[in-house]
Amino acid sequence: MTDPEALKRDAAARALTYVENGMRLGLGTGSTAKHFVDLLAERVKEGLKVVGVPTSEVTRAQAERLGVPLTTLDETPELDITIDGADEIDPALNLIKGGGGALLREKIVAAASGRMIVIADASKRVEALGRFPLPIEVNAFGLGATERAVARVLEAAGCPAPLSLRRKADGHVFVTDGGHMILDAACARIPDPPTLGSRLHSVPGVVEHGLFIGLASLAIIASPGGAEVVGRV
Ligand SMILES: O=C[C@H](O)[C@H](O)[C@H](O)COP(=O)(O)O
Repeated sequence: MTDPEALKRDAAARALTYVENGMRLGLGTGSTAKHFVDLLAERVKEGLKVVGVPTSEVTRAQAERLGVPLTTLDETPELDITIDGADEIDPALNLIKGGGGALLREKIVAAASGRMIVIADASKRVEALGRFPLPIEVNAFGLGATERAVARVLEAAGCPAPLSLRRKADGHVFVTDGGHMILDAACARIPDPPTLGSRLHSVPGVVEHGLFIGLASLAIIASPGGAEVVGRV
């Protein structure tokens, strides 16, 4: 059996072939994106000139430690490519993201990029989104009321789901880089992701959700047979 980390690294290495000198890059978050930043740093040491916007404090620390030049979306509001992982990828390249809690910055950075390339191992590919619990980032104020409103939206969108407030391994509530909380919605199957996505945005208190609709244009999916490049259908 192929080591999952080796597959993630394969996908990351393939994504690096899309990076050219002078590019402005969005740097994703998670175990797969971490491989990309490691490999990018090796190329930077060899002389590649790029600048990156990290999508989390974890990625910022990694990139800084490895000497990848960084900028912000205030200094550099338009990026060429974002390379990021995903928790689920459907055939239209719609995604669930946010398993690591970085969904808000990830979505802002992806939306500011000319293209988003998703890197993953084949376990992330699904026919329909929803088996992975959908992360919904919420403001701490009014949490109880927001949770009830989110539950109503999920039901109306055909995917009633238990909601759980995300906690860390030590039992403390997980707080995002933006200071918010995350409700994970165990939907099982989301019949219409774009509709659910817009309805969730209509709930006051919802800061962002992990449905990435129409943002990814390419997915690089690694399996033991090699890395497959899939364009948006
Ligand atoms: O918040 C985290 C991100 O959306 C990650 O990109 C996603 O959870 C995938 O992470 P991994 O590559 O570790 O499976």
